[in-house]
Amino acid sequence: MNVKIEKIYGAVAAEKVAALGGEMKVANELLHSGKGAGNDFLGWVNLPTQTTENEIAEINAVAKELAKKVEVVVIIGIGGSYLGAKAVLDAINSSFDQLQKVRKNPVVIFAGQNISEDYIVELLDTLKHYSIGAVVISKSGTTTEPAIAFRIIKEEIEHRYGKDEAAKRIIAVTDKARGALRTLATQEGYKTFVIEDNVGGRFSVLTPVGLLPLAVAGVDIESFVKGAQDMERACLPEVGYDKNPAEIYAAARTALYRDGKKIEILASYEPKLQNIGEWWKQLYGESEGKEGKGIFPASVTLTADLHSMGQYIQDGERTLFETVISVKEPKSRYEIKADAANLDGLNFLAGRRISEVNRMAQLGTMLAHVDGGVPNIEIEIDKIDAYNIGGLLYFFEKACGISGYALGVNPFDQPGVEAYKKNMFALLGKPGFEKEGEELRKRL
Ligand SMILES: O=P(O)(O)OC[C@H]1O[C@](O)(CO)[C@@H](O)[C@@H]1O
Repeated sequence: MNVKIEKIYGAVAAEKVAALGGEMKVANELLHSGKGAGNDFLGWVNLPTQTTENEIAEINAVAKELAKKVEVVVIIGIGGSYLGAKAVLDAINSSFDQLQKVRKNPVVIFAGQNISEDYIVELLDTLKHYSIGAVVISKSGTTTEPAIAFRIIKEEIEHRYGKDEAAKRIIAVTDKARGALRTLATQEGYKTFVIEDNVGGRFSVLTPVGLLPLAVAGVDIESFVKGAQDMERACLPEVGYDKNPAEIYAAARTALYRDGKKIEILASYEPKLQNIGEWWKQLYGESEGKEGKGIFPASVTLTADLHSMGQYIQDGERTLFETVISVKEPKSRYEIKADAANLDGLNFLAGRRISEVNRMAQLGTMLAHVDGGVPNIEIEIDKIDAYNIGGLLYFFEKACGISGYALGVNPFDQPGVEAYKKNMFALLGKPGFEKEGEELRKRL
């Protein structure tokens, strides 16, 4: 991985960024010494190198067993219990995975990430035609969205296969002892995997939360973890600032934020990486957005969004900076052909690869945005595969911890998420919320 920050120097001087190196190092060291805020949630820091071959083998074995039985696996979860697996799956699989006629692995789909009645009914209607199983993922075991979806999918599976067989088609990933899902899993005899107490949801993609769904879908989780292990080593505090990708990225975005750039747009020219942006938004949004502070994380997929958001990025409020994930080499090769009529005038591209056009779009856009007052950070990965994506996700986690400490917040809590939950329960008349419900209804 290469983190290139030269294209921010027009907005913030190189010396100013470099001067933050020491501060980033201190923040990085705090993640390892465990002396910073939220230090009971640092289990993710050394997680990749602590993951054993046996753990990976067990996840693969359980995934294989389930895959043998079913055509479709519904992964139920929300936030950190959903976004990582979704992001990696979309990045690694064919963009048209669900249309493949010859399959080695079940189709993996997601539920519990919304409370849409239409979504659930359409899901149930569609599932009727397939042999199904489920993986339910909730660290707390009490989150409303996945709990509702699981109640429904569990009933469907039990109705179709009976309770005994259902217990072989459902796997739970949850807290080792607490929460309604743990109680239920024990009661029903589900195979379970544990999310350790010291790993928060948005930092859990390298635990069974991410690894199990990925293994079910046939992703090489060994390479995924290996990529994260190598990145863990590359981002250790012992690695000098100049060579430390997480510290460099954290310094660049911190310098820009302190200089008035309040919005970071994560961009990619590969549509397969769109959901990496969704995962990244939770990671940075929940970690940094508190106490009236924090960079607002947004994301775009280019060139598609150049035809929608491009105007704003080029000419709107100058509070933005852009971080581009660029990919050195595509997996495939396709050359544009000459056309005798050349009505579209594109024969000048004949014999050239689509990726070359994409590359020139990227380089041209970067310069246009920099000229328009949008500083640009580039995060370059070699290719989109399990190894490189594993490394990319760990890199973002590490840089997030460092940035959060540099911002002066606890990057590992999310107290603000409770406000909507309280109001929703009050409006739904949940026992214990009667008084709040009355007050809220008056305001509607
Ligand atoms: O895995 P759980 O406990 O269901 O939580 C899902 C998500 O909900 C949140 O706790 C926010 O409510 C996120 O931090 C978390 O990733």
